[in-house]
Amino acid sequence: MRKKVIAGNWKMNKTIAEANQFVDDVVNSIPADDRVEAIVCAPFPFLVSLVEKTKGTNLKVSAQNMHFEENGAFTGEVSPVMLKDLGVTHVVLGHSERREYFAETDETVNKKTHAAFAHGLTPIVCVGETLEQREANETMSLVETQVKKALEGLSNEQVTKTIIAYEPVWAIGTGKTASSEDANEVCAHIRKVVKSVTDEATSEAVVIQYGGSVKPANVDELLAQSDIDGALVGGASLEADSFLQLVEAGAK
Ligand SMILES: O=C[C@H](O)COP(=O)(O)O
Repeated sequence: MRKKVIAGNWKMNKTIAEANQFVDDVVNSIPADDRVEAIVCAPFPFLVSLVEKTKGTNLKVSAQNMHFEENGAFTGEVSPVMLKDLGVTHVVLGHSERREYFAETDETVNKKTHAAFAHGLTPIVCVGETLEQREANETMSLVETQVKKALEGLSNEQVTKTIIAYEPVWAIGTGKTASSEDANEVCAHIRKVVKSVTDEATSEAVVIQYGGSVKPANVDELLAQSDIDGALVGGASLEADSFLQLVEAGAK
């Protein structure tokens, strides 16, 4: 049985005091349970502090982006070497907000995915369609292209360790959630795509999250689906209580 991975993506929110307080509030309540993994995806300025605070606990710390190069003249960017050096374990790649506002492409997502593995970071690779693409019946072909390109050139072992987050863009921060059946259908399709580029064992092992207006009220139904192995959560991950409820749902 695949573990459930609950990742709270704070996006560009909180101050350092609020970030520290959040971790203080949740860290001792994250269960040591093989069925669930809990991650906070925090802005860069908080990472040092959060890694320090979560040492020896069951809460992991993720970045929300990185460059694919190890170092160089890339003003304003953060490298995988820097993240690894800090003790960060995960990195979100290809979030739709980065694709839309910061020119992230399938090609850069692929380069970043390789860079993550080269430096011992676990990538959380985001894919998903816009409303226009869904209405044009392009969801399946779009996520297929995004997944295939993101995973291009990875070994099966690396694909097994990759976390894929299916996030329909129209459901992000809008309060609109894909129905659990629709979300599951796309996640099952993603698993088939993974199988087509790897093998059965890899596709059965890979963790596929759903993201888009996940909250305590709908998480149980989503996680009960056959191919949804966790959630990438924005708004509902900002409050400690709500985040803990989501993690608890993952351990059911
Ligand atoms: O990374 C998280 C997703 O973009 C979902 O955000 P949301 O839960 O606020 O809809």
